Amino acid sequence: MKLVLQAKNINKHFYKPKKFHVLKDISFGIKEGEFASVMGKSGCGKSTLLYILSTMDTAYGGELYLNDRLVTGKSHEELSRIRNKHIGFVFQFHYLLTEFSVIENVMLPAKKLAEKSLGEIEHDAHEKLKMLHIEHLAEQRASRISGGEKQRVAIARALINNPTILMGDEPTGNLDSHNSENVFTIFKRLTEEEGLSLLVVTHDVDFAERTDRIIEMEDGRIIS
Ligand SMILES: Nc1ncnc2c1ncn2[C@@H]1O[C@H](COP(=O)(O)OP(=O)(O)OP(=O)(O)O)[C@@H](O)[C@H]1O
Repeated sequence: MKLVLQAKNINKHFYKPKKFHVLKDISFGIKEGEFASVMGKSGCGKSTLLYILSTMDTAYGGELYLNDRLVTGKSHEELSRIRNKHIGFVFQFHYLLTEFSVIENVMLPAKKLAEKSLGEIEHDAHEKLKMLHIEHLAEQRASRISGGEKQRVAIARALINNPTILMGDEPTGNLDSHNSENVFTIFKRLTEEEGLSLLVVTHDVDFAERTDRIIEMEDGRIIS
């Protein structure tokens, strides 16, 4: 099956306060429609790895491929475009613009990409909200919805440009068990029905055990 993301021999050092080899020769791939989780003790390098895989950090050794295209070494402008088009992000904190409406928040990445008319973008945003069962919140201010709803809006925003892969850094970390379960169900459905690939860093064992694959890290390496 097609690999949507491939990391080859990724190495990363931090130099302050002293030289530290944080990622040690990391190689793995994520298949189309695969739901993978990354687990490991605090400080083992999960977030550092995710920043590299998401093309936000470019200071590393090794090679990163998205859809079989080498992205390592591309300019910041090119990476920004690749990221906006091909990678969706969901963080622990929703990072919504709370003075904006829900629909405006969801539309933002598509407006930035500027490949469609405003009318089309608004239509797509409504479709994403419908898919996440929150269309009734479209005109609400983002400050006036619950934490679980905010995270679903953040997922809709991450999906607006129909990315190849969705990455999450502790996406359920701020949610209660009911809302975490909702997010898991949404992610599972996206992989099974939409063929989306997912890579989620999590400390939640129950969440990780139900993904297709757990990538376990220890001390900057993948151990299983
Ligand atoms: N900018 C930085 N400069 C120097 N060291 C850093 C920097 N960012 C992270 N580190 C160190 O690199 C190591 C890996 O950090 P990272 O945040 O990737 O771990 P993590 O596995 O995501 O941890 P957690 O589960 O607590 O989020 C830690 O020892 C951390 O202190």
